[in-house]
Amino acid sequence: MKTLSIIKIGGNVIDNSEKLNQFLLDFTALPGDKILIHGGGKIATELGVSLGVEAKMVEGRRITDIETLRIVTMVYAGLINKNMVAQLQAKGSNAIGLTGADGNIIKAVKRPVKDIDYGFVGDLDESSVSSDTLDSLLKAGLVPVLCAITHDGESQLLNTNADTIASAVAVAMSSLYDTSLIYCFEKRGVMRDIDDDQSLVPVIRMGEFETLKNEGVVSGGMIPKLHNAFEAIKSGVNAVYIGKADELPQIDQQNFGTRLIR
Ligand SMILES: Nc1ncnc2c1ncn2[C@@H]1O[C@H](COP(=O)(O)OP(=O)(O)O)[C@@H](O)[C@H]1O
Ligand SMILES: CC(=O)N[C@@H](CCC(=O)OP(=O)(O)O)C(=O)O
Repeated sequence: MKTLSIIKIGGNVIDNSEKLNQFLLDFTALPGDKILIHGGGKIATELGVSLGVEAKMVEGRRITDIETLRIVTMVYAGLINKNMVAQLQAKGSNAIGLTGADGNIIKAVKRPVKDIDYGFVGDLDESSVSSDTLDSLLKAGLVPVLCAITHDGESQLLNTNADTIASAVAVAMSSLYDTSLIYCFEKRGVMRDIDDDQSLVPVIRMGEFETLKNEGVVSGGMIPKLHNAFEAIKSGVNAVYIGKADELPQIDQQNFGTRLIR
């Protein structure tokens, strides 16, 4: 089986042009087939503020009313995705930037209203990702760059968390490729003490996740990130890592951030 790396880059790195440039150089240098998935939540929040639309987040998910959907579509599918593709092209990577609506790559279902109405937020299931279409792009020598915008197949765009997209894409591709999922963000990995750079937790087993949550070691955006990461492992993805974007070249020696195992 050929190898495939699915790399997700978080909003705090995208927001810093020097760090983003270095990350895209390192991404381009990685051997084998690759798919890049990006967020950009921080930039969407900032643009929203300047337009008078305050961000509302619940458990790491953005409440996406119609105004917010317009903003996130402009920011994720337009500004960030197209700039990233242009930068990758300049570095010799034949990138193609896509939403989930393009080629029907990711079809989502609008999250049902229960206690909270999340608005135009899309949830994914095991049939959401069109692995055959992604495979054709890879076989054509292209590097897919996917943003956090999906669709419902009935003309409605939806906002889907980029960590969730990365996990679902990795699961779907794992039947075709020997797939690794690598979450890159601004910290060295999962830290025992978020203020101590030397406190990296090198390995987390699935059963330890609850304990880390209960101890308060992981909080905020790290909880859904770990949940998505373990979902990928449960569903056949070979290797899952969470680490610092600057340290991506170390993935070659499997010496990168926190490794998650069953
Ligand atoms: N133990 C931990 N180790 C590292 N980060 C943590 C931890 N607990 C909480 N976090 C928070 O999780 C955040 C990462 O989640 P998120 O903002 O969703 O990531 P991304 O930038 O990839 O979108 C970090 O910026 C950090 O503030
Ligand atoms: C539904 C939902 O929450 N979508 C996310 C999508 C962007 C994202 O995931 O960005 P980061 O990876 O930079 O956090 C949001 O709008 O914030």
